[in-house]
Amino acid sequence: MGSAAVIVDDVHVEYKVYASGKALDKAGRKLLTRTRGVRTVHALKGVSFTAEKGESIGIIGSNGSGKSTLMRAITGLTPPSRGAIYASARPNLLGVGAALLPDLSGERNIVLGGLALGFSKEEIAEMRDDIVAFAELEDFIELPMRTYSSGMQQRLKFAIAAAKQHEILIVDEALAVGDKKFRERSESRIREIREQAGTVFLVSHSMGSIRDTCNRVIWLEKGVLREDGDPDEVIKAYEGWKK
Ligand SMILES: Nc1ncnc2c1ncn2[C@@H]1O[C@H](COP(=O)(O)OP(=O)(O)OP(=O)(O)O)[C@@H](O)[C@H]1O
Repeated sequence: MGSAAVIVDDVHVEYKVYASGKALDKAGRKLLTRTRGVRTVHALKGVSFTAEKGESIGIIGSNGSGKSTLMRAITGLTPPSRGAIYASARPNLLGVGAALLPDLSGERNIVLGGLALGFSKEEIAEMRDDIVAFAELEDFIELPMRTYSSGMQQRLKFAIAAAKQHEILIVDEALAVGDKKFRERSESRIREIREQAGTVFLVSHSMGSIRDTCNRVIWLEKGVLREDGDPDEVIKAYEGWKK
């Protein structure tokens, strides 16, 4: 037996949504008293598994199957309505929506992103050159991020998150945007993190990326864990089901 990094125990997540399609927020709660069109979306329905140290787990499934919700629940951003999640360290989420500020330069965003991931200013200063080189943004790093292409923005986000060893790293679709060369570099960085006994979750629609980086795959469908096991077998079952 290895040692557990993350235990997901019978996790349910429910979103309350207005008929208008807006999610409930603090301001919205007031509206609730005079609106009846509130619906509940049951995004996760009793998901359970244990992730060991040193594992790299691919999360696959159709659109809306609950992959991002599961990742947000593991990081603590979305509280389960039932069940529990235990983690041996703070999980770091690197998502497409990660909060970098478009009006600030790449340079300033490296500092902000690093702080958000829990690194100290000294650690960030040390990581800076590696991040810029990994993202290949030497010529652009002083420019505001809004002037970057979406691929360049993703590269910077990934480079910031992957610059240091993580105990638990969650990558949500970041690899889909980069070009082939960057994708290969990100994949080999994920393998390194994993080899140093970190645990990586990779959410992706690219079965190629999942096969190249993961030693285990979890397939979610409509909020239910359909299969959990060997990448080739689970991907085969998923692709067969999709047809
Ligand atoms: N903030 C939210 N408010 C309300 N409903 C949400 C919210 N986020 C997700 N949902 C709903 O929860 C379900 C699961 O969504 P989720 O984003 O987890 O799926 P996903 O598997 O990551 O999808 P995709 O592959 O399209 O990114 C969907 O039905 C979605 O509409």
